[in-house]
Amino acid sequence: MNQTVIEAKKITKTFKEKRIFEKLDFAVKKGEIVALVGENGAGKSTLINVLTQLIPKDQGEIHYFNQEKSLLIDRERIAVMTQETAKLKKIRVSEIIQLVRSFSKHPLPYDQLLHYPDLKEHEQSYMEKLSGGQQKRLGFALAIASNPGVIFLDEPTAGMDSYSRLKFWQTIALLKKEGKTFIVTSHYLEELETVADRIMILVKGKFVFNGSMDELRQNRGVSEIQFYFDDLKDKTYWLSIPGVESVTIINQKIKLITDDVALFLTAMQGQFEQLKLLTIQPNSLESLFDHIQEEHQA
Ligand SMILES: Nc1ncnc2c1ncn2[C@@H]1O[C@H](COP(=O)(O)OP(=O)(O)OP(=O)(O)O)[C@@H](O)[C@H]1O
Repeated sequence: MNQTVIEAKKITKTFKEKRIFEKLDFAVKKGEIVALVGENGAGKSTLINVLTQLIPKDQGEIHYFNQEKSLLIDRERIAVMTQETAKLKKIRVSEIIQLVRSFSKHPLPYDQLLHYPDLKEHEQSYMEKLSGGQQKRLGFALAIASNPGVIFLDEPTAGMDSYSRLKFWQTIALLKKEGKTFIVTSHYLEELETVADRIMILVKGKFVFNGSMDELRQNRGVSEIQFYFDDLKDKTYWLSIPGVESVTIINQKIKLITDDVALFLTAMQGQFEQLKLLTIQPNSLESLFDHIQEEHQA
């Protein structure tokens, strides 16, 4: 678990005049699942493309597997599942999997590649006839065909139904146990929260957070309290309660992030009859992310 598989030092990328990210430093260790989180256009895909050398960086260094120099990456050891999968005509699922396997020296067994993404029943289907979610699953099979150690997944579950997404993440957890490393982007933050060892949040070209979900909670508020309140009060009122870090109000529904639930309950004494549908739960990545985004809008 301690071997560094990727180390990025001060990497910068610009498209024409537009700076996408600047001087990013981070390392990824073997067996980690690292979630790359950011709003639309934050630069997640660009970062994956730079890390996998699909596009050049402007500045900085990227080292793979502790190699001293930045070399061309070994595509058998480092694979990427991009957002789009090419839809080839008149080629069956079985044929494309065999074809992609044939490019590798030590590919994963054919049956495993059908089994992991649950494609057995589509084995003889033409690629062009697959649904969007099935295409994604095939894209995953093709990405891991060479049996790579490091796998980049760019929104792998977009368009999949919820049961397919569940099975997908179960497969990722299984492959992690075998020592594979994943760097993954997704807008389904509740999924990343469950599966990721570490979360890196990209805002305006910089990482504003790089750590575990527990560290993020400690850093930004441990609990999320949601309720309706009869006597609608403004944000300033809720923020004045000790421990409250942020407030979101949508219609009559109030959501607070706090690092001390007891202080909130104390502040509510004498007003309990006004509190409706109260829920208290560990803070979610989604609400922490919204909070961080709001902070950086100003
Ligand atoms: N080839 C390109 N030429 C010019 N600008 C580009 C190019 N590719 C991406 N961009 C711009 O770079 C920015 C980051 O895009 P990127 O696709 O990396 O974001 P993202 O975080 O992956 O977004 P999303 O969550 O919507 O997929 C965007 O403003 C985009 O328009």
